[in-house]
Amino acid sequence: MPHHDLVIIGSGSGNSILDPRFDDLDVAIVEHGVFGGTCLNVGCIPTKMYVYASDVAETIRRAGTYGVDASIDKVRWRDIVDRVFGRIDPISAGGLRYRDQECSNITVYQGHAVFTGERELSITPTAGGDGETVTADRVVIAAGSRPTVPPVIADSGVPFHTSDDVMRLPELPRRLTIVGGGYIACEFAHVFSALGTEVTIVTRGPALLREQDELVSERFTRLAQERWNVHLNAEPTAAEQRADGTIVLTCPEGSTIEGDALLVATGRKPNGDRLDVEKTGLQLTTDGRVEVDEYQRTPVEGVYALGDVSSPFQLKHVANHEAKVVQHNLLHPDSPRATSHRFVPSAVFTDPQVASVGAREQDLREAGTAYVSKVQAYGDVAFGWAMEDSTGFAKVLAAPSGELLGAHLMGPQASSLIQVLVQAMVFGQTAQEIATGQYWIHPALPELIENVLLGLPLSS
Ligand SMILES: Cc1cc2nc3c(=O)[nH]c(=O)nc-3n(C[C@H](O)[C@H](O)[C@H](O)COP(=O)(O)OP(=O)(O)OC[C@H]3O[C@@H](n4cnc5c(N)ncnc54)[C@H](O)[C@@H]3O)c2cc1C
Ligand SMILES: NC(=O)c1ccc[n+]([C@@H]2O[C@H](COP(=O)([O-])OP(=O)(O)OC[C@H]3O[C@@H](n4cnc5c(N)ncnc54)[C@H](O)[C@@H]3O)[C@@H](O)[C@H]2O)c1
Repeated sequence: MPHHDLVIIGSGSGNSILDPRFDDLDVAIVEHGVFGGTCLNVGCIPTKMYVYASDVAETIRRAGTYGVDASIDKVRWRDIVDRVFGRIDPISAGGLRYRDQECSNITVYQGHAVFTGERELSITPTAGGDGETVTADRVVIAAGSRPTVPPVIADSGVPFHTSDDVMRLPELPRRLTIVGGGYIACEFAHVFSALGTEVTIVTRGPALLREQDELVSERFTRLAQERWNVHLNAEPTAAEQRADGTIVLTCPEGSTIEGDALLVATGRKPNGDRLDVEKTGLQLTTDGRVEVDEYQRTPVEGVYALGDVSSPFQLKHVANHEAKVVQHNLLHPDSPRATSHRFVPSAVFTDPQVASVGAREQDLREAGTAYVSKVQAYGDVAFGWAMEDSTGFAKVLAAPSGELLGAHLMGPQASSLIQVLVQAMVFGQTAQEIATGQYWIHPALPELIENVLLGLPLSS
């Protein structure tokens, strides 16, 4: 039975742990799917490459606003797919080749791992054939998450896609139905509609992006309703496919929704339930995560976890941060570092972009926290005029003394503009300090942030 100093389950963020400081350890990586994990292969990177193409299409469509008449002659979907995966697939293949053939201390097992004992794993090869059992001094569980599909769709027999395969559709569908109203639904609604597909969103909640600040969710939903067919409070109760290929979803009140393709984007489930973690002595949390302490250690000696499999945040920058913590703690177990989940920002790369950090207004109200707020329109700062923006805004929530509590942006470049507020919150700068203690380039878009901060009705 092979024994390794360290086994890492998952080649996404787990793979990034290994650097030359691990060269004198016997390490194994177990990966049952495509090497490189979700972000590289089916997540952040390819989706944003599609989003960029769609942003370009929308810019062309709206160019007349600025006196530049332009139109889209043709969308070459096949070429868009090839641009994205022609770049990504070789990176994944190269990553596997590097680890497997060029790192003499690393063994790559291409198979599915399950625990069979404490720090003992059985690996079933993805390509078939005999499995093998390995043991390790230390194990890192970096097994990620997977799309969930409601049984009413999964069991119906209708063909459906998830984010795992929708980007490789052979052709652009004429009509796409998307079930779900969160990150993935809203990003792909933008991607496909901008490229010419008629998009229908069906979500069980009363609004889109419900996890956002209430003002963002409300205003985004209103805009989305102008561009897409949006069905709220509509959890599908049945799904069928007609002889002509049309996919028909039935909603609770009996209405039906038709489409030529179906994308399910109803959340992602941590993969811990497919690892037999109880055999190594672990329990999953009620929401299915592998439990870790602030040092990313599980209750079992020598077993760590990180990323989507254990994190309350399913975000790549969080998985990366946790991987750095695990890396340090593997190298320096006697002086471990703690993970920080303070001020985790996020962005939804839809149209318009949405970005957020810190508390939402509904959180502060529910907690009875004293706060002041200011909402500043993009259209009220110079660059916003240049863009003719009429819907974007920045909302900042602060303690009356000026301590920043939360920030929520909707509009062009929101994912970049928010970073100055993330930085201020992390380093404890007040609204007054960042608004007045530096130059803001005129007439650049960050003046939006300067103005929203200056507009806060602070007590001093
Ligand atoms: C469509 C989409 C878009 C996204 N966009 C963004 C974004 O813009 N920004 C952002 O911050 N986040 C984004 N995310 C989330 C982000 O991709 C994840 O949070 C991140 O990739 C998680 O990394 P991880 O290392 O935990 O898991 P993964 O990268 O998923 O790695 C886990 C690996 O483990 C393997 N594995 C699982 N179980 C086993 C097993 N038993 N045996 C062997 N191998 C196993 C899997 O095949 C996988 O390769 C997006 C996600 C999706 C789906
Ligand atoms: N830009 C980013 O950072 C980014 C992009 C994509 C994904 N992600 C990560 O991936 C995770 C998963 O994304 P997601 O969009 O699948 O999940 P999500 O949790 O963001 O949204 C799920 C949506 O599906 C709806 N829903 C659930 N069950 C339903 C049902 N039976 N019928 C109709 N609607 C239903 C929910 O009400 C919700 O609107 C996100 O939470 C995020 O952490 C991040």
